Amino acid sequence: MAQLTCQNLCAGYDGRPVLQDLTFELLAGDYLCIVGENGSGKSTLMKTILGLQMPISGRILTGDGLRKNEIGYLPQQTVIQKDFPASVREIVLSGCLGRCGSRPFYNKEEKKLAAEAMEKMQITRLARRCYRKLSGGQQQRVLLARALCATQKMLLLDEPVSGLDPKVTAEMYTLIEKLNREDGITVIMISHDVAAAVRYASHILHIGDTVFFGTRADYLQSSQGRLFDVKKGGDSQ
Ligand SMILES: Nc1ncnc2c1ncn2[C@@H]1O[C@H](COP(=O)(O)OP(=O)(O)OP(=O)(O)O)[C@@H](O)[C@H]1O
Repeated sequence: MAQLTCQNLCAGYDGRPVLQDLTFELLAGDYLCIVGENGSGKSTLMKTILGLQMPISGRILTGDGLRKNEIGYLPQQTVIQKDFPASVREIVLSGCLGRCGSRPFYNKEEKKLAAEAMEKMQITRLARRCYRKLSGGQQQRVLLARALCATQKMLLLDEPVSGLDPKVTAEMYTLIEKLNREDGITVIMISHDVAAAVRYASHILHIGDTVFFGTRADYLQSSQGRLFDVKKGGDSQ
């Protein structure tokens, strides 16, 4: 049974579509990479899946026990977020806000969730440090731990490695792969790194002038994927 279904989705702003007639579905444990040119609508799709904006038409459905408020989200980092004056622990804990409802404090269970998420992301030793004084890679781990507090089932990651150096990028990919493989968390990731998308993802959604959705193997056989293969060959010469 599908965990997420996107059915004839048309999404955009003020009634003007950015994405048209998009249909695909994901099962629990899938790892989807969304690729495509700048401005093709990747972030818009993610925000629509999260319910942060309404579809113009079509539907987003969750199934297989997933509720819409159980999706963890790592947004694209903005300059303002990078300077947020709070401790690592406070930021990770804020991932539990959705669970608190109107209760103005975090309970024992939420504190335990945050501690576990920090442990998984190997940032426990940074818990009291100020977020804005951390490196870009450490900050991304903090935001991933925060997203983990909101979910055990599905993570939406908007360019989680942008601006990170190659070593830290590889570490982030490994952490995400572990969450997917070992914890069975469904991953939906926006990326400009097609090589990594093809390496880690089970499925690829390519949006742009033409749309592709399918398995990684099918993508490599597709016109968009073959274009990438040619580029890869060119790069390595
Ligand atoms: N809040 C908004 N109001 C109106 N138009 C917007 C808004 N946000 C984005 N857009 C427009 O929607 C289109 C798609 O933007 P979106 O950010 O979804 O693209 P993207 O594929 O994620 O791009 P990038 O790869 O650069 O992050 C762009 O033309 C953009 O200008």
